[in-house]
Formats: sequence, C-alpha cells, structure tokens
Amino acid sequence: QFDPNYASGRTTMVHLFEWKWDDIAAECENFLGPKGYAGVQVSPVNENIVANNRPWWERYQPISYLLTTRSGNEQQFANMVRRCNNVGVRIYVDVVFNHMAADGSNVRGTAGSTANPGSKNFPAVPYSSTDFHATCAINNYNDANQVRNCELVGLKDLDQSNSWVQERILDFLNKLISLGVAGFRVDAAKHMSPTDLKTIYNRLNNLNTEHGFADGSRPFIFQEVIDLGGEAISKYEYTDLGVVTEFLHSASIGRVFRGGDQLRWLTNWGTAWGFLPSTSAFVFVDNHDNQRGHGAGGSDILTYKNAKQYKMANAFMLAYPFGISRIMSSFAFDDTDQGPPTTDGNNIASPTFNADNSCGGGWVCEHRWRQIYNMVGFRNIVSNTNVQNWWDNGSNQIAFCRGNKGFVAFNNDNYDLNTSLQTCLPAGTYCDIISGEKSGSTCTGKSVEVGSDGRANISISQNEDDGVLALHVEAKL
Ligand SMILES: O=C(/C=C/c1ccc(O)c(O)c1)N[C@@H](Cc1ccc(O)cc1)C(=O)NCCCOc1c(-c2ccc(O)c(O)c2)oc2cc(O)cc(O)c2c1=O
Ligand SMILES: [Ca+2]
Repeated sequence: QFDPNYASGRTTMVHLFEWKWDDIAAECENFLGPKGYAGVQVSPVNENIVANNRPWWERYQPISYLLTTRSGNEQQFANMVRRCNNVGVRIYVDVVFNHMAADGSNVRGTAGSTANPGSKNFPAVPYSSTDFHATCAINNYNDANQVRNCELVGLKDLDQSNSWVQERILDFLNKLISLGVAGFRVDAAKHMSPTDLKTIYNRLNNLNTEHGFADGSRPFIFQEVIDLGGEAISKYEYTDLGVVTEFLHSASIGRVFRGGDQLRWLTNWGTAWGFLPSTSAFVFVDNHDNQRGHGAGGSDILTYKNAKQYKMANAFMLAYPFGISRIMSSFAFDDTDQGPPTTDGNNIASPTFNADNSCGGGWVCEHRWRQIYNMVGFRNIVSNTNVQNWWDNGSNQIAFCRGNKGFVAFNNDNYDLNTSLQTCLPAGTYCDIISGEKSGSTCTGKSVEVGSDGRANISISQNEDDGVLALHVEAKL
C-alpha cells in the first residue's frame, strides 16, 4: 500500500475539493487525462451532517457510510470512478473513520438519516455507545493515549479495536474498492492507534482488476498525520502502514518562497530538512485545512491568494525529485468556515470553464493554471532522472537539471536573473513551459536557444508574472 497504483508515466494527483462526481468524471476526460494528471483525491463520499450554513468541515462529521453526499450518490460515484479509470486517472477517497459527528441532538445527514451524536447513536450504520471510546476531550497533545482515545473537538471517537467497528469500516472501504478506487486518504490517522489501523488495512481487499489494476494490487494508503514536531505522536509511527502526509514540507516551502529562507538552501531539499524519507512522504504546498490560515503551518502556508509565490512553490515541488506530490484545487473563500459555491444555498454549483481553460463560478481550479499543469507534465517527463548541475547565486536565484530531460530556473531575488547556464539538454530551441508552451512549430511564451555545449542564456526579470523558467525535451522545436 505504498504504491499509488498510477497509470504508467504519471506522477501527481489533484485534490478536487468539494467537486461533484459528475463534474470530476468530465474533468478526467476533458483535462486531467490529457494533461497527464495521475489521480484525483475526492472529498468524503459517506453521509455527513447537514450543518448550518453548510461549512466545508461538515463533510468531516460522518452520520453513516451510505454513499450519498452533496457531491452525488453511489451511482454517480461509480460512474465517475469508471470514467476516470478509463482515461488513466485514479480515484482516491478521503475516508473519515476516526470519529462520527460531534455533539448535537437529532441531526440529519446528507442521505436523510437521523442520528443522535450526543447519545452516540448512529442507527444508519448502526453504531451505539459501546462502539465508541469513553467521553473525554483531547486537550493535551503530549498525551498519546488522549490524542488517540479521546474526542477531537467533540467528535464522537470510534473504538477501532472493537470488532463490530472494524467490520463496519471494512464493509465501507471494501465497497469502495469494489467500485474501482485506487486507495484512500486516511483522515485524522494521528488520532487512531497504528495497531488498529494495521489490522484494518490488512483486511482490505486487493484492487478491482476490472478497472485496469494488476492482479494483487494493494490499495494506496496515505495517512493524514499532522506532525510539525513537539507532540507525543510522531509521523514515523505510521510509515510502516502506508505513506504519510509531510506537513513540514508544506510549512517549509511556504516559508522559503515567502522569503523566510534563501532558495540556495533548497539544494538538499528532503530528509535534511526533517522530512520523512522520499518514498514515505506525501507532499503538497497547501491542503484544504491549512490553506485557511489556521491549520498546520499557520501563516507560512502559501495559497492561490499569493499567486506568484504559490506557482513558484508548486513548480519547485514538482521539479524536485522528492515525495509523492499532490496539487490543491480550491473554491474561492474569504471566510475560513465557508463551504463550496451553491446554486441555491444547498446544491453545490458546477465549475464553469473560460476560453483560456481557467474556471469560473467560484472555483479557483489551480490545477488548470498553465504554470501548474505544465509542471505536472515536466515531473512526468523527468520522473526517473536525478538533480544535477545545481547552480545558485548565493541567495534566491537557483537552477538545476533533471538528467538530460529537463531544466528549471527560479528567481526570487528583487533583481533580474540574466546569465549563461548549463541546461544539460541537447542543442536546439526550447519553449519555456511556464511563460507559455509549444504550439505547433512555435513557442507561445519565451524560447531558449541551447548550444552544443548544453549552455543557454537564462533570463527571468524580477518583475515577471512567474519567477520560474522550465524546459524539457518534449517542448523542443
Ligand atoms: O477546522 C475545522 C476542521 C478541521 C479539519 C477537518 C478535516 C481535516 O482533515 C483536518 O485536518 C482538519 N473545524 C472547525 C469547526 C469545528 C468542527 C467540529 C467541531 O466539533 C468543532 C469545531 C474548528 O474550529 N476545529 C477545531 C480546530 C481544528 O481541529 C480539527 C482537526 C485537527 C487540527 C489540528 C491537528 O493537529 C489535529 O490533529 C486535528 O482535525 C479534524 C479532522 C476532522 O475529520 C474533522 C474536524 O472537525 C477536525 C478538526 O476540527
Ligand atoms: Ca480516536
């Protein structure tokens, strides 16, 4: 379960946060498949509470494992999985089984079920009080037992050592596997015992070979463990169970590109920065929680709201051979609780698409920004090469090759970069895939002449939209 089960030649997934299943299916066929994305992380698929004003976090308060949410029903979900797998784009489900909904008397769920979280009664599963840990609050993150066996902000804490609970969770996950998913993002893994998780993961079925997976394929498991150091629970407790989210990567890359650290220090990006080993590290610039400013990484986190730095950070993440990478795709928000755009206050609105491939209707679609999707393609093309010929100017201008397949340069100084550099590429004319792309026999953005010695004049002025220039062998005229 350490292998993402990607179709060959693909490397990066996108989190289509709060998108509807029908819209994701179309996006797989119209954009993600053609642009080389490897997969989609979807929002929780199981029934959640209907909270006032529909905040985004209502989907992290389960009512049951019925597959009906504001994103669609079971039939639409199954249809999406098939259509995406058919174009080489895998589906990963955000699964929430540490807890059920928080306090409140008779609440109703998105599939119409009722529940009484206050008395730990969830008849649509069914769960009753014996399936939960004793009621206690997590108020000390230095007490591992509390973090795992008490309630996170009032969310009813399931007892994953209880066989009834294990059966219900496995029914839910194995159902999704039968529908063709490639793996799971395990929400709040830090709040569950690794021993219990191992028991559950070991009883997951192999992936469904009717969806193009090799026989015996195991579900890809990436576990949300928020660990920036300083807590009793460590991310290393989960690395033998699956891949683990590396929040230090998100916080550090934000700090660097905001100017907190010089880019020249990126030369040893990886475990030297305190990150997990590359094969265990699930990496991202921002996620659905910390992009709102109060999550892990606080104000260091870069989001679509800091467009230039955000594109540079994503370009570096995608250019550098570290970790399993995920792109965030958001809806616009100005309030940290705000939920997705709706047509009527309840039904989620579909994204609209402009002539330049960008989105409208309240959707940001970072995954459709040229500088981002072209770097996803870059990562695919250079995927089995190493960093070589690292260059820097002693502060915030850096450049490096990826084997003889790709070259990238960054300028985060407040003065121009304009110098001859080794690109490691065969002689010829290349299109910069950041300022534009190759279109027939021309470049829509900058073009770069590489000499027979592999050197080229690289220019990024300090006031350009994007402080990055990237070349690769498939963007050669
Ligand atoms: O801000 C939020 C929601 C945040 C959130 C949701 C899903 C995630 O995957 C996540 O990482 C964070 N929720 C708001 C509103 C809220 C929701 C439910 C509730 O009973 C009370 C309030 C909030 O203010 N939450 C308190 C601070 C964020 O504390 C939460 C964490 C969390 C934060 C930092 C950590 O180091 C950590 O180990 C866990 O994980 C969740 C996981 C969930 O599945 C559902 C949650 O409600 C939460 C969650 O509230
Ligand atoms: Ca727990």
